[in-house]
Amino acid sequence: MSSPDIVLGPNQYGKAEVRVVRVNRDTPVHTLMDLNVSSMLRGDFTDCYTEGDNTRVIATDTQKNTVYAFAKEHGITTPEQFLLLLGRHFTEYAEVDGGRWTAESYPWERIQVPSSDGTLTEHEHSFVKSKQEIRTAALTIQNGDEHLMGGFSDLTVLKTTGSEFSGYPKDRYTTLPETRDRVMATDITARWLFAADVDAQEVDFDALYAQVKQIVMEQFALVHSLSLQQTLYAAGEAVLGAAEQIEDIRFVMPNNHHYVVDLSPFGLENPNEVFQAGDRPYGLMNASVTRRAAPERPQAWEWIGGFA
Ligand SMILES: O=c1[nH]c(=O)c2[nH]c(=O)[nH]c2[nH]1
Repeated sequence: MSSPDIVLGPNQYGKAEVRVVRVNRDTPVHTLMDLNVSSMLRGDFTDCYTEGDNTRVIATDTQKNTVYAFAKEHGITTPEQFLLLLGRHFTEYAEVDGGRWTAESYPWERIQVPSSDGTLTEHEHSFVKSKQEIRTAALTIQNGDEHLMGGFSDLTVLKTTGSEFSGYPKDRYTTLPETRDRVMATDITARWLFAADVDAQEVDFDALYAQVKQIVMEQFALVHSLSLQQTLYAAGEAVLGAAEQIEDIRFVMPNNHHYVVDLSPFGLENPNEVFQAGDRPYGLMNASVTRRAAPERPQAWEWIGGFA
């Protein structure tokens, strides 16, 4: 029996984590795109939930098949472009008002092999997975508006000096000693939102991706850090300063603590040379760095896990 006091809240449904590998073999030098794509549809699917009526439900299996068919028909140039193809396709259905399409892109590099003169060259069709970070993209379509994001997750960085933490309030539970020199390490996850008026045909998403990643790493290295929060902000500010297409960049940065091991029981000094790499707990910074004039676009960020 359904109760008149209970209603269906916000909902979306689709196929999660469609693993698609697209090989381009048009020339002997093959290229490879390796994606994990999720497609989530939004619209009035109330009757499906409350009545078991599937007449409006685009099967998740169909969504999965569409990913594979589009990979063949259109190829995969960039994760962002591929999501735009999918999102625009699914929102053509009368039943679909909008949705969220996301992709992780796993980087592969060419294996280096000796050429006839002994120097190393890139092999035409053999690859090694490069594990530095995972590139991400997300597209949300709602009320006819497109919200497109680039990003990456788990870019692990560490600096052995040039980081301090002091000046914080002390209460009776504070035991952390102030430090002028510490190891700082984090796994950077970032997502950046393209301005609504950006023409996706005009953006070189690969070049922009490389630029953002480089800027974030550079800031981590070059800023003398008074806190991980300050480093985060500096990275965001530098990205917005360099890439006018981006209006908001958000970060998730755990503070991967490195504890100086007390070697005094062994009669040894330890001037920041031997550390215990902490696991849990860890500090965690979530922040958005945005242009003051940027419009509020909460739809872009809703249900994107971990981002403030
Ligand atoms: O960079 C830091 N920010 C903090 O907020 C914090 N808190 C803490 O205990 N260590 C650190 N480090």
